[in-house]
Amino acid sequence: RSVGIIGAPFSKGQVRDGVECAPSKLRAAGLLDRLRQQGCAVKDYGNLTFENVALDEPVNGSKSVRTVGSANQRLSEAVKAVKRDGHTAVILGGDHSLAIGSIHGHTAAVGPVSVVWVDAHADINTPLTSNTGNIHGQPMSYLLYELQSKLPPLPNFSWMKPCVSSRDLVYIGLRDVDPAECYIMKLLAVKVFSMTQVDQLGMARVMEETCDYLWDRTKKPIHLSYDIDAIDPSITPATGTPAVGGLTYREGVYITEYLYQTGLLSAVDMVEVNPLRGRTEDDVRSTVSTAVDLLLGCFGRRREGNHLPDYSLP
Ligand SMILES: N[C@@H](CCCCC(O)O)C(=O)O
Ligand SMILES: [Mn+2]
Ligand SMILES: [Mn+2]
Repeated sequence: RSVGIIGAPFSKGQVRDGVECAPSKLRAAGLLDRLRQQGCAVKDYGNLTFENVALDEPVNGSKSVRTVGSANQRLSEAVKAVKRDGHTAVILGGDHSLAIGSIHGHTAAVGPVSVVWVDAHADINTPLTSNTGNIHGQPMSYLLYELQSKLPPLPNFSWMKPCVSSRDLVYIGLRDVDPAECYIMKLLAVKVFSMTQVDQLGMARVMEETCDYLWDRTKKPIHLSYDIDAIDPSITPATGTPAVGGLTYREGVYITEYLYQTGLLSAVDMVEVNPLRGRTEDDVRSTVSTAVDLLLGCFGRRREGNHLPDYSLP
């Protein structure tokens, strides 16, 4: 397994400082060394630098549109390059507005993908339905073919084209969904495993049904967009929009183990870790180490243990 890491220290899809510090925190927690120790070839593409567009006044209520648009254009190019180099892309956020560039760049390189969106939130508001104007609550509306007629023209987004069909999207972990988002997901018949279905079915069934649904026609590369706030805030409190009643650590890791063994994982976003939102150092440590473990699960870490292929007893 070869992994290309992109740091995306970006926070302007929402209003809380700190989420831009996550890439360095995840690196400092040993992410790359541990990926290598479990047999991955890892290429670190470093952190992207983003331009802060001056006088970036709200457009149709959406905040920092020009800055978010410019950042995602850069991220799209970077992800496309990592995929063209033949790696599984890992995008370390940064807030979830980065999924716009990440998924756009991924599809530009490999064609249509299946999207597994693990999140407490649906992030499918349009600029006109959003109550906050924060674009991290809107990325899916920019990406879906079916919602293009609902998007007003947005400055610095003319590079962007829709690239995901609602039939190729599955949500896992939803529990804090706005009315407009609920309406949109029903209108588009999006496949949703909210926390109710996680409770009813158990995560093993959720993952089986997710893959059966996504593979109903062709098997596409999988883009896993993992918002750390999908996990219960008792485990991962250092995040911008925590919501009670989330995934256990075990459920969260199971998702990554399951998707790893499909062999189709092609890009992974790990977003919304915000070290400044932890009340204690332990809050931050628990959040960061869980994010690292989730990523390790995406690349073959097994809870029954791992050993390198060439291991032999002394
Ligand atoms: N639905 C809320 C909360 C969004 C949370 C974003 C996170 O999931 O990336 C909004 O639109 O502001
Ligand atoms: Mn999100
Ligand atoms: Mn979320």
